[in-house]
Amino acid sequence: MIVARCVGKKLQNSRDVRTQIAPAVMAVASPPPRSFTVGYALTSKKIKSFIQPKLESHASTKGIRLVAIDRNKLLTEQGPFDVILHKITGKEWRQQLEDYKQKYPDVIVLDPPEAIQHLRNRQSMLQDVAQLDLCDCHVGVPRQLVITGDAASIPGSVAKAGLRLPLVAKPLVADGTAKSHAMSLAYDKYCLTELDPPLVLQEFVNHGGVLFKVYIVGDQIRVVRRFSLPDVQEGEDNCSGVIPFPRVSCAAATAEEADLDPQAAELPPPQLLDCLSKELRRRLGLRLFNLDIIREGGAGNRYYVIDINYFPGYGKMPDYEFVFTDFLLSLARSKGQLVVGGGGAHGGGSGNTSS
Ligand SMILES: Nc1ncnc2c1ncn2[C@@H]1O[C@H](COP(=O)(O)OP(=O)(O)OP(=O)(O)O)[C@@H](O)[C@H]1O
Ligand SMILES: O=P(O)(O)O[C@H]1[C@H](OP(=O)(O)O)[C@@H](OP(=O)(O)O)[C@@H](O)[C@@H](O)[C@@H]1OP(=O)(O)O
Ligand SMILES: [Mg+2]
Ligand SMILES: [Mg+2]
Repeated sequence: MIVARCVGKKLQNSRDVRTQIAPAVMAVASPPPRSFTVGYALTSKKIKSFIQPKLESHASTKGIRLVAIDRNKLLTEQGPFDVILHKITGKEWRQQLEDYKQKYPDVIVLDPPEAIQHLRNRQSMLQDVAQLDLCDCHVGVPRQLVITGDAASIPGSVAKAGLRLPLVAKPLVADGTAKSHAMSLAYDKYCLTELDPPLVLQEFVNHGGVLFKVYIVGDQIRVVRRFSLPDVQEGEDNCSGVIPFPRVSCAAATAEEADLDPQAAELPPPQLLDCLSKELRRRLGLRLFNLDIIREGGAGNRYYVIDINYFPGYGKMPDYEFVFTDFLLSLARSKGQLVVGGGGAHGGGSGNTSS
């Protein structure tokens, strides 16, 4: 400011000098790098697990500010935000996002509400996987059936579709409520009428008791091992009926340090994860999600995607503060925005990949 004022005085004296010093004025007057502001609208549980001090402090060293959006105020009266991170649904919130985009067209909303909506139904969530054609490896979805009618119709529908028992019964809606995570195994055809539609019935696939959680953050990928349901033996007759099971693959079920069968524990090939993630990012129109993948028989190269979650528990992902900060920096760069100290990427590998 001071420099610009002095220059202004000189300009009054000479027109010719003006043209000569104009570039210098421009250089001095260009605004300093400002921080890149990320507003977040998340549930309190998510804020606790995601907005950890290590993320806030690492992001701030790179010029990124994480700011809580106040849900009691109009969104358009807050910010301005360069990015809005959200895992909130509902018509009213969607309208607020629309209004905000009208007022600030350059804002990046992660992710588009309609794309998130696609994952809130266990039928539509896996549709894109079913259509994939990835060379070399088989990646599919277990055979499944959607039941929206009366439970009495289930045995007939299952027989008609030729599904093999046991079946994993999953609530059709995946809206983050405890009920939407309430899973059960249906072992025989007689118990099927006890199930509670609307639901998806998915064939149980033996996979050596290990599940791979593939976290996607833009073009970065991290994969971890979790415990899963044990294999079901052919002709096992000590199991029958509908057996509810708890969240067997939750964060506490990390299998990283466990003494696993080395074959079952082997991570899926990085090229496969790269191709799959890239393709799903494009088809789903999402940048923040994870995939639950199992390998048939715990060996070989037949993989199944059994679940996709929007904005999952990134707080437990290895290096999440670096991965997320790098991602936000890449967004700043894409907007042509300079951020303080925002040059270098983390680059710390943990055996995982970027695509
Ligand atoms: N088709 C299947 N074959 C074998 N095991 C399965 C299958 N589907 C689900 N499972 C097991 O059940 C668990 C829960 O299923 P799923 O991941 O669909 O539920 P979720 O509640 O959406 O999970 P999340 O907490 O990841 O959102 C899986 O982690 C896996 O252990
Ligand atoms: O609670 P956690 O940190 O474990 O995160 C879980 C997350 O809950 P949150 O949204 O409250 O964070 C879940 O979201 P909703 O389906 O319930 O919306 C779902 O995405 C799980 O898959 C996540 O576990 P992860 O797959 O990453 O292990
Ligand atoms: Mg899951
Ligand atoms: Mg899920």
